[in-house]
Amino acid sequence: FFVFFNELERQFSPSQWSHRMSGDDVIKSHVTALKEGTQLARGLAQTLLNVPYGEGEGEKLDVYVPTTTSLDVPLVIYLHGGYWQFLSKEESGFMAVPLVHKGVVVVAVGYDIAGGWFLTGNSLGLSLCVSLSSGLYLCGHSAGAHLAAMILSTDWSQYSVNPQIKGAFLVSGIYDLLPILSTYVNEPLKMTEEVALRNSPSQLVPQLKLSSSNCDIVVAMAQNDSPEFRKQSEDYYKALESTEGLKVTLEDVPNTDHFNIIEQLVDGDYHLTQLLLKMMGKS
Ligand SMILES: N[C@@H](CC(=O)c1ccccc1NC=O)C(=O)O
Repeated sequence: FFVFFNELERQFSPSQWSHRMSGDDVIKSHVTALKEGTQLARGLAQTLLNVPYGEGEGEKLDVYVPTTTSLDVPLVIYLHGGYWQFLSKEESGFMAVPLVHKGVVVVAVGYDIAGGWFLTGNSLGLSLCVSLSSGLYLCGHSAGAHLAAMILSTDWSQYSVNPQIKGAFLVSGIYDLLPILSTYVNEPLKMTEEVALRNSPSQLVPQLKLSSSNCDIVVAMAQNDSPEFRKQSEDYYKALESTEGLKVTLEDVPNTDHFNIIEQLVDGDYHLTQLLLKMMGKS
């Protein structure tokens, strides 16, 4: 089938910007790579699959536990991408492959399309279940980076918890939802302008400063992300950077597109894997 996109819609169609393959092929290959990586991780780690954390059918976690024993066990929560509509935790365990070897626990979060909006509230249970780890880290890709940024921007006092997130990897994320309102992305979401504003991390930087003042934040974007996606990362980075007390870095990852920038976390030698391990003191 054939769909006409205007320029703004093209900017928000990551598959149209890959230099490696056609749009359809890059998405197929993305799903395959993530699924294979997740299967590999399930063979390597001890797993706790389908742990419920909320009321919704899709609100379940997969936990990848290292087989090594150590007192220093950081925990990474991974939030998958796919415009809050596609992908699931069944494709989200791949990054555990190199991390479990280094004694890191990985939690892949499943979420419902509508549930995504309430994830910050529900991650209350999540933060309680990880309170025994030596440090909590977030990693999100695309729409998942948006969710991770929202978690960093949450006023936790309302939930009587203090998750103390030590670091966050925000990979090819969306931080300002206003421009997607008029695009195909919003067709299933049906966000109003009010909802888009309330859920835009770009509007919540003062709250992030209050809630996540000691957090190490890496804003990563792909060399071949669309100009609009790259601008979203650059603008969010600049907004965070001008905030005193935060440790924020912008990573422009060479030779990557919107998809392989995250797929390659299955590889221990990949630049972003190394950075994440370093952030956790595990390199
Ligand atoms: N229409 C979007 C679709 C998309 O972003 C996507 C589709 C399936 C699985 C993942 C996706 N995006 C990011 O993870 C695109 O053009 O790439």
